[in-house]
Amino acid sequence: MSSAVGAIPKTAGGVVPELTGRAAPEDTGVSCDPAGNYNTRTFHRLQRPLILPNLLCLPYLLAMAGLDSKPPHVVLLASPGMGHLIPVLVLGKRLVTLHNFKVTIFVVASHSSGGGAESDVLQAATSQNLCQVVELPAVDMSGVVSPGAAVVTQLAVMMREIKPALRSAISALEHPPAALIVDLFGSESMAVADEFGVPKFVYVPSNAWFLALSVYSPILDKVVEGEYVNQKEPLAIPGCTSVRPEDVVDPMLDRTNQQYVEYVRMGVEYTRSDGILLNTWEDLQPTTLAALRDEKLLGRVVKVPVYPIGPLLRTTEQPSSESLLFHWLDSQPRTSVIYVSFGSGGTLSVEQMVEVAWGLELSQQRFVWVVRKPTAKSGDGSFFTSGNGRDDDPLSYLPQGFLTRTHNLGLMVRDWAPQTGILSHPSTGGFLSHCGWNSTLESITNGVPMIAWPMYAEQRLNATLLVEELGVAIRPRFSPSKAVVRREEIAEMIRKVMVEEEGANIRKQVAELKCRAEKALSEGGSSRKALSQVAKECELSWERLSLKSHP
Ligand SMILES: O=c1ccn([C@@H]2O[C@H](COP(=O)(O)OP(=O)(O)O[C@H]3O[C@H](CO)[C@@H](O)[C@H](O)[C@H]3O)[C@@H](O)[C@H]2O)c(=O)[nH]1
Repeated sequence: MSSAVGAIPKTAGGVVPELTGRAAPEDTGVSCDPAGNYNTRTFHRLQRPLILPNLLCLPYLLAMAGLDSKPPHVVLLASPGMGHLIPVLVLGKRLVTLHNFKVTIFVVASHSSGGGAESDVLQAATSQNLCQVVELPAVDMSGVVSPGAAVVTQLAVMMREIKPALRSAISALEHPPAALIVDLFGSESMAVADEFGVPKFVYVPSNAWFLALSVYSPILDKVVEGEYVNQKEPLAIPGCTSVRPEDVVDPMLDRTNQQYVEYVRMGVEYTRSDGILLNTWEDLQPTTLAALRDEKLLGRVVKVPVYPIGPLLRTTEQPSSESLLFHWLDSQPRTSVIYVSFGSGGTLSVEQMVEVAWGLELSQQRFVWVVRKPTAKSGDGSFFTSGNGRDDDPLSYLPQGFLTRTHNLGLMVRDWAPQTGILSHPSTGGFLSHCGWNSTLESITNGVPMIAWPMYAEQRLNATLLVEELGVAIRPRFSPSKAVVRREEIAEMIRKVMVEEEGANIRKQVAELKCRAEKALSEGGSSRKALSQVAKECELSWERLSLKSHP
């Protein structure tokens, strides 16, 4: 081990220099021409909204001509945030590579998570030359939502305000869409698909239990009195595991908050789509998926097909040959490193950051830790806002002497790490994760057991699923979003998941799920079939459009 760490410059004190203090890459967007013509297979940023066309206008009718000789054109819409952007880009790529579709992805980017990571992800998607990626113009939110509004409110309002620009951009496309696929925050934009007379799908890049709670929330809203978190009994959802009051998703924490109203609205809208795509697979959540389809259970609410198409994940980043991080990982024993990261936006409180540092040190396990400047708790209870740290350098919040003492034990990466590369590395043997669904799937598909550290959004639900149903994770006694987890417990969990006999079942179970995930995605697998069914709907719609153009 020491020989490997010798490769890391001493001055870095276990901090990976090439990955620290990154600057956002320059804006790579290219504007469209005044006629709204896009240079296909290029990532564009629309500089201004296009003019809303009459759907019967000449260019639109001309665009309809000769459709039968072209592949179906599917339009996707991604809301801000890496957790939404990445799954939509991956879905678009899959529709191109497996079904030969033409795909246009409209992106509402935030450019806030992970420094320049969002731009990097967009640029990577563009350079693959598979989908046309178009960034919609930023919306002026100043008059419509207060800056302190909860995350879900901000996302919901932003996606509502973007609707006219989406409509204009679709109208200006060279070929009309065969179908519109929006992500979980874009459901209001499905009305645009109705205007174009094409089917609309919602892609919920999360799991079936989250969807069950979301579509059932309008019913819970009618039958449950008082706050959900104050209920004495778990919330019953037909055919599904009940949801403990403390596990409800963030927007359900306060029924007087606008984000609750938006969440319930979205739950209704999902059921008015022509189908719901999920980033899960049949035999990961068979009971919940059956309930969503059973007319005597949740199916009576959902009514539309549910397509588990996952796990859909982006391809692993290839490390550069100079990467010190990967050189270091290369020299560690198999499955000996725990990776610690809280997704694209999660941060710890100052106190919690100190406890995590001590926990890692006490565990005496090797680690890679993505460190961010700690934050104070935000208004809606999540750790998601930028705080008033005493210093911009996250490392300055670590316990005195930590970097020196752990110099031979682990690496710190500031703000953002090549996560898929780390999780797929043979030296990685555990993941302390915030349980964002993409991170969860990345862990499972690499056979890496987890310590569940839920923070916000639907992560408490995910953590319960991982620990109690899937058996691939352990979690602290008290939720990290409620109480500070102490160093002794952290060290104990790390040792358990990494090395101790007690964790053997978890390691075995995650290896089993990894195989099942691969099977679902393979030729003839359940997820491949589900995506083919969606593709079939798009093809039928394309045929209808072609018939209209040649009556
Ligand atoms: O240093 C980092 C941190 C994150 N990632 C990637 O960023 C994505 C993060 O996605 P996810 O794990 O889902 O977390 P969030 O960004 O927090 O995702 C939001 O969206 C998800 C999907 O709806 C929800 O499950 C989460 O709760 C919600 O917070 C993953 O692909 C990670 O590999 C990196 O590559 N490097």
